[in-house]
Amino acid sequence: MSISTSSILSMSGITKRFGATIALDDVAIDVQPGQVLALIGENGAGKSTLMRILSGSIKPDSGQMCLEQQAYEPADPHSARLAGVSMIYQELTIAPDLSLEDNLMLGCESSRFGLLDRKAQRERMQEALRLLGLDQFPLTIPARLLSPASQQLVEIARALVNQSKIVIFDEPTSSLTSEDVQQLFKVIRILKERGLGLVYISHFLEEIRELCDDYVILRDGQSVGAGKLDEASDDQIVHLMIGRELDELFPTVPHEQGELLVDLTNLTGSEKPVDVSLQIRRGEIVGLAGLVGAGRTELARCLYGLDPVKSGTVKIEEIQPAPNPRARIRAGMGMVSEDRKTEGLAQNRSIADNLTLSRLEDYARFGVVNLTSQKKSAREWMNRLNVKAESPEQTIQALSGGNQQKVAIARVLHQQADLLILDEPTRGIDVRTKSEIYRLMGECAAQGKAVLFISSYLPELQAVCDRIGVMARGRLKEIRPTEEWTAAEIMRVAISK
Ligand SMILES: Nc1ncnc2c1ncn2[C@@H]1O[C@H](COP(=O)(O)OP(=O)(O)OP(=O)(O)O)[C@@H](O)[C@H]1O
Repeated sequence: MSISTSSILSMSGITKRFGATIALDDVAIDVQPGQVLALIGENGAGKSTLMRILSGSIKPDSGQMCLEQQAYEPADPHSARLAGVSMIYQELTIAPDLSLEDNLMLGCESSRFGLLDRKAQRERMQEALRLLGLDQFPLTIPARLLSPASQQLVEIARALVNQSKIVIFDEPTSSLTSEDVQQLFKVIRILKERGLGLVYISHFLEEIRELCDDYVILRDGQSVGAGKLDEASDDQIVHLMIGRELDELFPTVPHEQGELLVDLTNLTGSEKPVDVSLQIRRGEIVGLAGLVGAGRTELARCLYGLDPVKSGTVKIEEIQPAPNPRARIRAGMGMVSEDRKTEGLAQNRSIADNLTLSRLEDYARFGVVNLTSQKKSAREWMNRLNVKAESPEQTIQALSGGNQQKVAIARVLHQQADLLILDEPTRGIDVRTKSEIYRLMGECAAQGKAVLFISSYLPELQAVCDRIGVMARGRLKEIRPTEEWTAAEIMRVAISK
């Protein structure tokens, strides 16, 4: 690859192995000032590994990096930041109890400001905050009082205070409302105008088209395509990503409604949900739309027995199971939680264990687990959901984010629950597997199971659900058959008082 002399960043010949896995094989990227480069690829393609190398978290086995034509070999993330490379992660890294000012200073070397007095330092912070529309907050405010979207902007402001040259965004919109996404895009355009080089990772092609100039596509650790976004169609990009055509993004599986399965009556949690009544039939996919904080996750948690219920009842097949996950699983519920890191998967156990834990008795005789059949079944599910891993014995923590999410979904499918509660199941998941998950949801409904599908991505709710309910301020405001909603009406109800 020829390296332009005007590049801010060039990475070439980057190779990285983890044991038998070749995560990156001779990859090159080049970023110009004022350019937003999209890094595209399926789960496990190597995007995060490349960015972890760039941001100093891990070292490549071979390859070169140059920042403004100087050799760049960061020893750790701190030295990467000092050299001018900042990374904005999916999960925020803000310190909640520190002030806005202290958070802005995190990661900056104090000596860098040694010659500046506190006043000049504050001026630089104020300028960054003004630029990003955060100047209404006092510098002393504890970060936890800011909304998640503002906290993310503080991370970006930190990159500005630190005079970064390269800012990497790794799926930055995954927990933002559509309004906050627009604000973030505005900020990204400001950084672009200031001549920074930006790398943007996302599984949403719409976002990539709105923001990015050029793309690089990784597949199985290799760079399989690069160019200008204006000159590539969605089909071409998807084809390069998955190595073949995608049959259909939203496959439909015919299904019919059956008996009443779940009956929630006036369900009220400690704060949210508030007075929610909802019936779900077998063979039905019910979607829940709403803004972040509307109470959808809390409703799912009360339903699954994770959070205490203040009043109201939950019945499944006319029985009221005890309010704990064990009893709810026994009664036929399964859940994929939004937060797979803290409560979803056992990070240091194998894929096979995680997948089969809730139905281990299927593999046990006289109390002994038959490991061969456990692994065989795990392997089948891994193939079905296209989980990229060396073997079923690999631990969860060695998987890419999207592949971890796939294991969480495979587990609940393997559990054969009657009611699947899926909270943002496709977040961070590539297009091919998204399509497979929609198909599996349809198949579950066709088998007489029911699905409660929480999502902030309206197109998938509208394509997959039989009915959509909209929550706002903890309440289920309205529920209708999907064809009776438009996206604009859903949004109108979602922001209603
Ligand atoms: N610490 C590790 N140990 C073992 N394998 C790893 C480790 N980190 C990453 N890998 C493997 O390297 C490959 C690339 O993973 P990477 O996280 O870069 O993918 P990605 O493109 O960012 O995926 P996603 O879209 O799911 O975030 C995967 O096969 C992953 O399992």
